[in-house]
Amino acid sequence: MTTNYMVISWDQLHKDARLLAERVSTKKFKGIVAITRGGMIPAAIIARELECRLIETVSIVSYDEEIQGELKIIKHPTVAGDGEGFLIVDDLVDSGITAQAIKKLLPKAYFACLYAKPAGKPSTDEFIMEVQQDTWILFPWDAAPAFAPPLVKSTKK
Ligand SMILES: O=P(O)(O)OC[C@H]1O[C@H](OP(=O)(O)OP(=O)(O)O)[C@H](O)[C@@H]1O
Repeated sequence: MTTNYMVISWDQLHKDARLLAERVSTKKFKGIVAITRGGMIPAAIIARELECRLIETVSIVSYDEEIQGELKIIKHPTVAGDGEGFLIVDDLVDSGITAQAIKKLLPKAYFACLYAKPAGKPSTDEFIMEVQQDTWILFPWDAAPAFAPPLVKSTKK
């Protein structure tokens, strides 16, 4: 069960995506495959840093979110062929199921993401930060600032 939140700000996300770009910059990529939707913003930042203009996407959905592993590819990354010379980018690997499914499609690609949980870590080639399995990562696009009442007013006696 998820118990902790890790809040990621836009600044932090930008910094981490730039760091990931730096890490992979020793390799030459002809293109990037962004995993929708979470991989799209990191992919845009990395593409800018690497001056890469060929961007492909792969769209994968879970039809029943209760059943892990029930995945369906609804848009294939056809431009990337078998993945040779391509960098796959996602925001997060959690169970690693998404990463494994994409790597089956693009076996020769290099897989990079910002954050990795222990179960998904072996499915990556590069990531920036490890996050505990029971931590929920709150990305800036999923959050909005809200008023928080003073502690003494919010605590019921
Ligand atoms: O390692 P896994 O357990 O497979 O989970 C990781 C995937 O889950 C998230 O996508 P999500 O399904 O939330 O879709 P979204 O990016 O379109 O919101 C994330 O962006 C990864 O693609």
